[in-house]
Amino acid sequence: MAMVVGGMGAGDLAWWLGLVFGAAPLLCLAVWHSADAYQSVSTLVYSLHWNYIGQVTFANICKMFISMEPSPLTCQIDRWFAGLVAGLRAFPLDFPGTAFHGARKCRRKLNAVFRQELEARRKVDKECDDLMSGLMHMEDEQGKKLSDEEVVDNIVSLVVAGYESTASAIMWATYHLAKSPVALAKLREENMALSESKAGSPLMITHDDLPKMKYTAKVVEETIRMANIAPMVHRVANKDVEYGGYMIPAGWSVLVWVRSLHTDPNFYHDPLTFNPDRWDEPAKPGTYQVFGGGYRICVTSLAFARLQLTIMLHHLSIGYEWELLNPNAEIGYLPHPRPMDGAAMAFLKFRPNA
Ligand code: HEM
Repeated sequence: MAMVVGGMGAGDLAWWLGLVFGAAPLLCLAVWHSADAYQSVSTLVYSLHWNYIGQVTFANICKMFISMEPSPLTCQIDRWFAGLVAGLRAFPLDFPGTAFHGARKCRRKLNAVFRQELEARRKVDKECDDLMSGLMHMEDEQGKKLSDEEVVDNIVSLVVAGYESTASAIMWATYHLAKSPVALAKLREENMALSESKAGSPLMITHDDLPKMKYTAKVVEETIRMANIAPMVHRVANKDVEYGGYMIPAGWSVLVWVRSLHTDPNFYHDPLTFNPDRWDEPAKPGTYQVFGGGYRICVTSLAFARLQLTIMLHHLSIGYEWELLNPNAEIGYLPHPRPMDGAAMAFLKFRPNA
């Protein structure tokens, strides 16, 4: 693992949450590079794409966060997370049969299963190279540790925030590339050249390779811009604010609709066209808010999400062809943008060791 992440520094990450996300890319590289992760990718033939990408992403998250291998229990945990997410934006009616009630039930089950794992580890003094152990051991400047409840709460929150967003980004990248053969050819050319230049371990990309992956970085950025995985962010006005001739009174909730920024022709030429080369120029200040902004900006905005997408694109582009089975499938926009057919695709592996 040290070889894979050589050259990375976590010193710029300030406090305990920073510590976790300093470690996350390292765990991420190790997990996405594991043999069985690619075994999983290689079986992506005539499958329902969204479901499968979701499964692979969830399996990796289970390993990174709680060192759990895929099992009937992780499948059950996945279903509880699905129940929790389904109730997140539901009307808060708490009686049997409602999404909100179901979400609360799932949340209690998730709390119980993670709590059990935490207590089991403590009993035998078990050390793991994962998020749960990191959270159990980290201390703030006063030497104070997180309570068990806080450890579990952080794990649940991070899975909710990181699971569907990552799966969705990977799905949109493959979706747009399937519709943009020129971009896919450039991506493949860059990654093939990189892979061939690495005698001995053609599967591994390292941190030192990232600066060479210039076109891949543009594909990642363009995917995240087009995908608008989080189309809006939530804020509360903490004082009266006048904006655009309107008064927003203190205490009001505000939805900042960031998708409209990313699809505004004043800021992005031909904004609905997937064009990685637009990133030859940086976005105008304030017009690119895919990870939110200010104090509540996405904790992984600088590395984790982009890194996962980069690794996935590397392996897919050097080893697979794919096509959309329903290129004109309708797109649904709530709660997150997604083709209504789950982005069904046919994958064909053309390189045995990719
Ligand atoms: C392409 C992938 C992702 C996108 C587009 C994305 C986007 C966002 C956005 C827009 C916010 C709200 C920020 C704001 O209110 O200003 C957010 C918050 C957050 N994200 Fe992400 N995210 C992604 C991946 C992840 C991953 C992989 C994780 C964790 C493993 C994660 C963890 C979080 C957390 C914990 C917050 C809450 C931060 C806070 O409220 O202080 N995100 N994300």
